Amino acid sequence: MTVEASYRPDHRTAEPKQFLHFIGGRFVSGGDCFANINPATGGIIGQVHAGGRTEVDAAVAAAKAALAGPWGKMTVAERSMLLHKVAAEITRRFEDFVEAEMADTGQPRSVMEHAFIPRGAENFGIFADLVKNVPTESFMTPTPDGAGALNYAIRVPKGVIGVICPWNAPLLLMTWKVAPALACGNTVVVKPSEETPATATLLAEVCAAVGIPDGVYNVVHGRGAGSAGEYLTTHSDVAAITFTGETTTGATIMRAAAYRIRDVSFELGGKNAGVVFADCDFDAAVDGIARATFINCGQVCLGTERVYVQRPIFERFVAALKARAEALTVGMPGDRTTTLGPLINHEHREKVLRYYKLALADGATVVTGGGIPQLPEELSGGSWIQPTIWTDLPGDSAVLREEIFGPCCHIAPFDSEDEAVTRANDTEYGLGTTIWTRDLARAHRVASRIEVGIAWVNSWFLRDLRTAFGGSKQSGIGREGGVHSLEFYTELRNICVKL
Ligand SMILES: NC(=O)c1ccc[n+]([C@@H]2O[C@H](COP(=O)([O-])OP(=O)(O)OC[C@H]3O[C@@H](n4cnc5c(N)ncnc54)[C@H](O)[C@@H]3O)[C@@H](O)[C@H]2O)c1
Ligand SMILES: O=C/C=C/C=C(\O)C(=O)O
Repeated sequence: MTVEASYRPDHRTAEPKQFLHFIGGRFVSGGDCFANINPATGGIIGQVHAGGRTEVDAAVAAAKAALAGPWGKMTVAERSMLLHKVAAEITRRFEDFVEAEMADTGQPRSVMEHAFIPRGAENFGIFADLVKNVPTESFMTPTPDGAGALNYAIRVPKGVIGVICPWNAPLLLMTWKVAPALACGNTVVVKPSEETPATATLLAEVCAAVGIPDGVYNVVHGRGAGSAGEYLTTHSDVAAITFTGETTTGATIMRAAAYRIRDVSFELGGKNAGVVFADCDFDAAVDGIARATFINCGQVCLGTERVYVQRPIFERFVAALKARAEALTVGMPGDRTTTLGPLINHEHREKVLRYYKLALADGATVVTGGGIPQLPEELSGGSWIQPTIWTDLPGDSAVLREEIFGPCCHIAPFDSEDEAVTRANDTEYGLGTTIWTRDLARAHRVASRIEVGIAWVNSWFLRDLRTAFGGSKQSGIGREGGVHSLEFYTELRNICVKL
């Protein structure tokens, strides 16, 4: 492991970039390197250092030491002020973050500017405020001598938190964990996805610039099994693990967490249903479902891959969504006319294309798409795919049961409210749903009957960061957001004082 004097990735120059680990406040190299590929072009962005046990051990040791340093002695108000500075510095370097994440994910500038990068800053702001304002409980307890006892609770940090992140919204999903963890006084070791190392690295620069003490925020790059991810989740000094990613990876990490009984918070996969009633605001519903299906090239855990539309508007809805899919424009991510990005890599495109083939084999009618688009020369090395809509699939098709994580959906007609609820619930997953109707009583009824962590009515991905966020069934364990994050990132210690 070599310590580098300084490191500053400039994502706007052509010089080769190195994605280094950030351990104890310094950028360090270590481990074999692998290429970070731009999914829009297939070009190489830079080399990522894949951390092994040595780097993970060093990062966890630095994080543990930092708990006993200045960080551990700060008041809540001081920590909160520092986290507001992190938010301000992300905002000041907004364009660096946009460029870095566009290169890593290939997604359009508009998605970065309006959704993903602002949320990086907001995540810090919201938890910096929240942590100052949440009371704990207290009870007066009677005792035989009549004097009584006072019970009160304090929140203490859990310690070193292992943060394992996916590639689909790298900064948003990482800061959704790092910000509350730090607000509560923990230290973190982040293992970003091997596909998207850039913004976790940039956040290290931000933390250093605003004076987050060394060792509080650490990054170890690398892969999952047999690499940094596995070594971090099995490390005995990691007090708790927060993970967003695939359900099967969650199961592996849960087994790792059983060693020394560590707490886990999991946000996992989804196979979310959209339910559109005939009385909806038609244009708004088409808009909402188009966003839920195609944004980020369908690589959103909350995205809608199953759409149920009430029969009277079924044909009209299918035609309108088809028009929306066909109006999407592929192009360089930085181009303001681009509205559809690529999939994250060629391997994922192979997976999605297997579902496109399977849909045909299972008897689907392809309303639009189903293959790879015609591309200009500059994009020919990228992992592009056509947005796709199917109808007529049988309910037991794997296309309707497994998470595809691509820009595609199946639309089926339904007749009654009960039927819509039954079909929406006919899945092992339970992350989110989006319901479209003007009948508010029905909206409340249906929203409470669909088995999910979050039900949106006449909207999708409308987030209030104070609310509980997470999945039921195979879509996760626990809730984060607002005070729910504080529950996960602290231990509640009860103190009983005999008076
Ligand atoms: N519920 C949510 O909020 C939410 C949000 C975003 C994404 N997701 C899900 O994430 C998935 C897409 O992301 P992905 O493909 O990066 O997921 P993934 O599970 O393949 O990888 C996620 C992270 O886990 C690491 N990892 C893999 N194997 C590991 C192991 N054995 N031990 C420790 N770490 C390991 C990876 O290196 C990566 O950093 C989809 O299933 C999507 O639904 C869920
Ligand atoms: O792709 C998944 C998006 C998840 C979103 C959040 O975790 C969030 O909005 O906090």
